Amino acid sequence: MARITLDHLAHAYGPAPKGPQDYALKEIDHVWEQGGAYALLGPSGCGKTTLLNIISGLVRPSRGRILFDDRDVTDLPTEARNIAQVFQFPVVYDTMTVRENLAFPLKNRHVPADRTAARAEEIARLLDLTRVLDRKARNLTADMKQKISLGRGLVRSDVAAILFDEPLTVIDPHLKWQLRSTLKEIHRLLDITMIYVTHDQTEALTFADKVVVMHDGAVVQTGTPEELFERPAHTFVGHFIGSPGMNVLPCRVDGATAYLDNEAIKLLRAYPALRQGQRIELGIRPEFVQLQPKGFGFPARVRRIDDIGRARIARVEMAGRAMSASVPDNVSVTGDEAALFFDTRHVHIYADGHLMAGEPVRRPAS
Ligand SMILES: Nc1ncnc2c1ncn2[C@@H]1O[C@H](COP(=O)(O)OP(=O)(O)OP(=O)(O)O)[C@@H](O)[C@H]1O
Repeated sequence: MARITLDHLAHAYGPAPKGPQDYALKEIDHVWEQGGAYALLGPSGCGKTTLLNIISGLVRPSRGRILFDDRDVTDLPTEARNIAQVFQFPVVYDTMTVRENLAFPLKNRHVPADRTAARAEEIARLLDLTRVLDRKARNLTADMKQKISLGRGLVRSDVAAILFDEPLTVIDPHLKWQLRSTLKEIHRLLDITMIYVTHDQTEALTFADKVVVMHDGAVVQTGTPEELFERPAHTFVGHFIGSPGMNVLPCRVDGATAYLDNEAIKLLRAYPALRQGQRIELGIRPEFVQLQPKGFGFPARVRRIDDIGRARIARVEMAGRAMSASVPDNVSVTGDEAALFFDTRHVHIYADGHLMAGEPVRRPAS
């Protein structure tokens, strides 16, 4: 078990990188705390696998160091790092029984037979594999085989960390939800650092206590699921997390007022640090923009209303900008003319994609 530190880490696959665009991984400083349940979340090609391979030792970073506790492991091969890995596709021995498969990583390390047997049975119980323990792996479904792979990853209690690379890809959709909660439960019981790579926000948010969001080779935010929802540090996080994602609207900001075209939105903070030439945007999640009948807020035109089960979401246009808003249960809108109410406590201002802190505004008491 270990705390894993990425110290000024960067990686380019090509031999002579000239600028940031040549790096698959731009400089990262990050600490994975011992015992944490982390998700590494981002779209295809953002650098997740590269980072995972650097942690496991399959790729040597072109810059920086990686430490397990205080030990520099940058030049150590995978075998010397004491890491367990679970991949997208099952890695099992078909000719062995499930019990033998689960016991294999321990037997290989000469763990005494009675402890090996007890641990294999414990892991089988956690993953609901007990009834197939004495069946050959070859006769089992892809779901079952992937559960065995998960079990083989989880069986050693002395690993520095377990790395999961999109481990539920082959799992049947209705089983995915169940396995995600099982993994979370197992994390609680085993107290091992787990890093779970995925491009699926639902998987990331249900598994992890902390989510590391990557975009274009860089970590753009590390936070709890609530933090990513409440205060996206980058417009990419706002877009990528949430369904639908955050509205990101080009705007102009003057003091503590944002202007969407001619509509003025009073903000709770002022932004004196914004500079000429920056791309200024207002971010607000659809959950915090309410559709109202015409006359009760900023004028808007309704394009469509979708019922997505837990809520109704309106696609609207306001001041020439397309956006999403939620439709409260008690509101019914006829025709396409309506209004929008912005909950200003949840409005964020971004400059060139990055969240701006702003300064509290002291308004005269009225
Ligand atoms: N062996 C390699 N040689 C050269 N470029 C590579 C290599 N592996 C990855 N890349 C490039 O590095 C970037 C990051 O890729 P990486 O596989 O780490 O992303 P990812 O987020 O894991 O994507 P995916 O979810 O599709 O696996 C991509 O532009 C990719 O083309």
